[in-house]
Amino acid sequence: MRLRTQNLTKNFGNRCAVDHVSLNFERGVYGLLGPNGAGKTTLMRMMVGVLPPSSGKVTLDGVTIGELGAKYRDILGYMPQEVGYYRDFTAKRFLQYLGALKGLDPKYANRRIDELLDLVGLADVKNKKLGQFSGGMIRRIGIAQALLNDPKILILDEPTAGLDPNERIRFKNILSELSEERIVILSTHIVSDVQSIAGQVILLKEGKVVNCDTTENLRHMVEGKVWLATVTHRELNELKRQFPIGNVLQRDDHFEIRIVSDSKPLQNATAVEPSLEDVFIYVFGGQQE
Ligand SMILES: Nc1ncnc2c1ncn2[C@@H]1O[C@H](COP(=O)(O)OP(=O)(O)OP(=O)(O)O)[C@@H](O)[C@H]1O
Repeated sequence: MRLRTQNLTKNFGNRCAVDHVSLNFERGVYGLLGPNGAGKTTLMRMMVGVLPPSSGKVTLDGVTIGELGAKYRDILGYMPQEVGYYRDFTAKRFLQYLGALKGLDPKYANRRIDELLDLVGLADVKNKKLGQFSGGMIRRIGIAQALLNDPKILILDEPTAGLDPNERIRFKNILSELSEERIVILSTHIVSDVQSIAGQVILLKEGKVVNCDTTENLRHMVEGKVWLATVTHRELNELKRQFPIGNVLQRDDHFEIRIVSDSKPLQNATAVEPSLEDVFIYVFGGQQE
């Protein structure tokens, strides 16, 4: 199974949100990483077929998703950034409703819903109304609904937004279990979300793909460019104007900082092993969340 985007482009008026994006997806987890406004949601919406491209195409094994129509939707699971839900529905009823909309056989759907509620840790609250759920629980319902039809292609837009640390770990484990036989694509602007789960990371900046590779290979991009230094408050302010700065740790009257720079930024700076976060800072600049 090979999902491809070929020169996929979306313009909103004279703004180009996605700019000639060509990517290949085969089995595994892909992290779509970029700051707010990079074009992640727009790219995903075109890939699931809810937003028509301005130009370019999305194909599955050589056939456009438009031509595939229902055949594509049958093997697709999608979690949008905002999960629309009905406050008065219970978790189970909501999933039954979506299962019916997807045309699933009710017997199969009920069995699947119980499995999924278990998988996302909501089995105990399946008869509670969604209006009483926390943001993280709603995200988990969003993940469950995307999995209802046991999709071969799973596209998740910011799935970890609003999850607490325990929920994040649970979510990462769910994805690792799921990814063996599927294409899983998830977007995020948080490096740590993709670091441990995505086999491949796509860096998206201003609608363009900057790079797509394993985290290991991406780290080579900044080899010899990451520095640790101890500075005063005044030096820190000066450096911030010149370089993208990563972690800043305050130690009594000085600061330990991480700088990404092509050349040695300070006399006392020492080169250190790069992380994916350094790549993010190098490519996108500034500090991330
Ligand atoms: N319907 C629309 N009409 C006009 N401009 C849009 C529309 N949707 C997105 N854009 C613009 O396209 C660009 C990319 O937006 P998009 O939502 O795809 O980015 P993103 O990477 O998903 O960011 P975020 O994480 O904030 O959702 C932004 O400048 C956005 O303002």
